[in-house]
Amino acid sequence: MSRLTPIQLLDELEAISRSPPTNFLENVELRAKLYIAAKKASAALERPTVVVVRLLLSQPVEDNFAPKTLDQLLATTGVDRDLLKRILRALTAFGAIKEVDQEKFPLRLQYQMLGNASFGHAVVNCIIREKPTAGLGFGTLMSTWGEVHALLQHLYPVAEKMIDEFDRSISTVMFVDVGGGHGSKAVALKTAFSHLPGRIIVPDLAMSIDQAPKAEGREFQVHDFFTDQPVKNAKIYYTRQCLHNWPDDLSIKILQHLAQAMKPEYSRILAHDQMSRNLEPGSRCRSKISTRWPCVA
Ligand SMILES: C[S@@+](CC[C@H](N)C(=O)[O-])C[C@H]1O[C@@H](n2cnc3c(N)ncnc32)[C@H](O)[C@@H]1O
Repeated sequence: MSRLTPIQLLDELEAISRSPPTNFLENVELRAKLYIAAKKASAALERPTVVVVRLLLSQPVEDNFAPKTLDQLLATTGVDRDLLKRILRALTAFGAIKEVDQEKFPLRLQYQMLGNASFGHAVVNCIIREKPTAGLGFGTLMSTWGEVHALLQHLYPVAEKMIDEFDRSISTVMFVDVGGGHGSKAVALKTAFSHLPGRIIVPDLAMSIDQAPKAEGREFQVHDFFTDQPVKNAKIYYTRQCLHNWPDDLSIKILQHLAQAMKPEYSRILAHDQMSRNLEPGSRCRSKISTRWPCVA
């Protein structure tokens, strides 16, 4: 154990991270040893909940936590063998999987919760419903995180399928962004297509809407997506990053409420989410555990 007190140790570490001493940086061996020690200390100190948040933001990729062989992972991911090997080595160093043993790659215990299909359900329930104060920054987090991922307009022919087909005599509503958080995706859509006709509605729980920054271009609606969707006959019902948070039976309920609000032959549901690799757009819903992102079906 260090002769420094924890406070002194903390001060030292903060000083190093602000400005690593030149003699550390120039001594290649010392630098590597310090780096590895810091990584090990970080892994030893990391709380399981922090592991959860870090991994949640980097997308779950596995559908159960039994050790997989390289060939099984190759079949699931379809990527180049050498590339996959390199990624697995990196994941080993990152601490997500144990030492490679005869080409088997078991997830570490702290990561195995990600193999549970109801994991996202539990996390979101915890954040949004049971610990509302813990969820205060969630909408902001989602808005910020979303910035690095493809938006609907990068994946869907908005001009042909939304603008050209919009019929104001059926409904004045173009776009319902179900569970849309702070509405940042709806605003981005309107910014990309300023001539997008019709109203944009963003239903979400009150807790999320109450914190949303005010901006032109969308109307908020306090609504629980497990209840009837009151906005009928809209052109598009869009759910982004919502369905994967719920087990299949609850996801189906969300979709059923949307289906009941739709105008046949006119409205569409666009589910923009993580999908199982063997689920093709347009096919029936199966597991929602991610092997690729994003996908619009
Ligand atoms: C992962 S976030 C996705 C937010 C947004 N669609 C996006 O992609 O940035 C899930 C959203 O679902 C909302 N949500 C959770 N339970 C809900 C419910 N029962 N009814 C409506 N919205 C809900 C949350 O408040 C949150 O905004």
